Amino acid sequence: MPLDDTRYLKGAPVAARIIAEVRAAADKAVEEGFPPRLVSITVGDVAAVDVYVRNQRAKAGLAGIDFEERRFPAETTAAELEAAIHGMNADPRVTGIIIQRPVPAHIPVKAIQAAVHPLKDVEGMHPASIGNIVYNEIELAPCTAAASVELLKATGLDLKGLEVVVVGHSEIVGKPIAFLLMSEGATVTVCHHMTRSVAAHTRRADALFVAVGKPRLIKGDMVKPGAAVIDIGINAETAPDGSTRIVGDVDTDSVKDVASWITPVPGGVGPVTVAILLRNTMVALNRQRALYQSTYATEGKMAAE
Ligand SMILES: NC(=O)C1=CN([C@@H]2O[C@H](COP(=O)(O)OP(=O)(O)OC[C@H]3O[C@@H](n4cnc5c(N)ncnc54)[C@H](OP(=O)(O)O)[C@@H]3O)[C@@H](O)[C@H]2O)C=CC1
Ligand SMILES: Nc1nc(=O)c2c([nH]1)NC[C@@H]1CN(c3ccc(C(=O)N[C@@H](CCC(=O)O)C(=O)O)cc3)C=[N+]21
Repeated sequence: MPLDDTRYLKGAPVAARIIAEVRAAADKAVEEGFPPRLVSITVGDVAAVDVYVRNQRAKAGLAGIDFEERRFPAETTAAELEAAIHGMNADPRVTGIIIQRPVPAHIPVKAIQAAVHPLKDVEGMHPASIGNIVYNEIELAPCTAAASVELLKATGLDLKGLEVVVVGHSEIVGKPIAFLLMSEGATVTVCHHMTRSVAAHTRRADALFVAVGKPRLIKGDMVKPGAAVIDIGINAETAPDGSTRIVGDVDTDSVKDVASWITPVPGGVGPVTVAILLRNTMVALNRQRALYQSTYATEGKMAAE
């Protein structure tokens, strides 16, 4: 189908709406003396991360959020990285910290993620943040998962009681998507590499989320007619002529004739992921301000003590 077909559920308008909301909130926070600042940590040289960081910088600029990139050499030790993160935790000028994945194999990414103070965890990957979404507190969730759910909401479908299937159950994407959808009242089935028949599940789905990392895994005959398909995959594919392009986990050519909505790759989940990161930065800022308020703005009480 041509790219202007309304069945394409594009990320740009959803991202633009979120960024405009962030801009208004950020401008107000600056006026009130609390400028939001996002720090990106990259370890080593990873081409896959570059696109993401470039987009973060550009969109942070549009949203009125300061963006600082900290690049560490590939040989940095986990202890050095933790020390740097502790410094940022203690620095009141830093609102949020994002650790770009992947990091070199000698760095335990879970421990590094947990070193970020929960109030500065704009990625929603700290165990405390993951715990919040299990408790139905979904204001700040892992960016890609939250972006995928925003795109489903953009279809106008009612999530309550909706039959949803999620293929892939990683901590960063599949699992948080399932928790967010459960919070919204959907009936959720999660498939993974041990699922006996992925197709038997996907064919029942009114909404299908795919986050596996396998190009064209989901074909048209695996999709229920009229379904909404959210393709989270980002895979680099090399053509016989040597050129590379980005494809998702869904075989768009065959699925487009069956589904009522499908997110393109690129141009679908990716741009919304960046917008959610910026929205999370404002949520983090507001939480930090509330803590500051309750700690210092208790004049009467302090005087009485
Ligand atoms: N747009 C964005 O912002 C982002 C996009 N991505 C993209 O999303 C995709 C997934 O990323 P991520 O979740 O980090 O990947 P992981 O490799 O961490 O997880 C892949 C998941 O897919 C499951 N799986 C593997 N093979 C199959 C199969 N044949 N059938 C069903 N399930 C299978 C795995 O199950 P098991 O563990 O049981 O093996 C695992 O749960 C990638 O293409 C990645 O590039 C990722 C992050 C952000
Ligand atoms: N801690 C961490 N969290 C992540 O969520 C994470 C990460 N590390 N490392 C890398 C992957 C990849 N990822 C992308 C997000 C958006 C685009 C994006 O904006 N893509 C656009 C632009 C494409 C382009 O400009 O070529 C699109 O899909 O249309 C890309 C890639 C997040 N990831």
